[in-house]
Amino acid sequence: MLKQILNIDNITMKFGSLVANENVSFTINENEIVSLIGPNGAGKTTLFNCITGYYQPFSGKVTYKDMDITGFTAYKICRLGITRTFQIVQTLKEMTVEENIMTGAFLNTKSRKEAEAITSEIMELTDLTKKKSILGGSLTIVDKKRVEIARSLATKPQILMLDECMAGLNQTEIKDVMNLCLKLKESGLSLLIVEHIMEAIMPISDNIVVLNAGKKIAEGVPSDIVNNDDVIKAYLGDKYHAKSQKS
Ligand SMILES: Nc1ncnc2c1ncn2[C@@H]1O[C@H](COP(=O)(O)OP(=O)(O)OP(=O)(O)O)[C@@H](O)[C@H]1O
Repeated sequence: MLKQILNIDNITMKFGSLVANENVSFTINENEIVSLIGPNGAGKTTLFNCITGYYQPFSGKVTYKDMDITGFTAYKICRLGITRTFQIVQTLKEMTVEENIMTGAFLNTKSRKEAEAITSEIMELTDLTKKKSILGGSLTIVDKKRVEIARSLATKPQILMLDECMAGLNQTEIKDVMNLCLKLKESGLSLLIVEHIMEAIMPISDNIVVLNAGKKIAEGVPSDIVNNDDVIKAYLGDKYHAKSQKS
């Protein structure tokens, strides 16, 4: 049976007179991959910021495991088990890959030994073990993204939120991230993913929420979303729709 882990209830966020999110509601269940899609400026990152405590929403409620976490600080939300990555990756340049990831592990332990053990497990999972001694500042953009995901995972989240982590990656690298997402889901995590690469999102998502101009215009399983006229008109266009019909 599906068990709800995060509930977004009527979130509205305004910047002056601009309404970036308008009464957006949806639910994420345990062990589920939910994707948030929509055109540029639809309000996806703003919603991420409202959920993770970077913004205090104008109105609405965020409930995590039956706890109202609306307006909690970002570090408190992270400590409770919701971690995110950012569109613009920020690696600690003077630290090695291992040390970068370890900063995440120290959220839940003061013991260096324990943090090292968590880090080593996460480096294996994210294929970074061979690069553990490289400095953050010397990494390629792809590896910086990988480190950012790994650092988030080292905090041992229950919900991982990925903000456009596949942008700029080649086909093989995208496939790697897709497989990682599925592996994380298998291990019990829930994921909320913002992404523009539909070929990556559609095969791995259990549920898709579509935003346009701040409002939710559709929600459903991928096969319904690709055939939804409003979504085709606002975002997908006929090109992706035609492709999905063929396969
Ligand atoms: N801090 C801010 N101050 C003022 N306006 C903002 C701020 N952050 C976002 N906005 C505006 O809110 C709207 C939603 O932006 P947001 O970044 O959430 O969209 P998005 O769906 O994530 O877009 P993209 O796909 O390009 O990342 C846009 O019109 C944007 O200009």
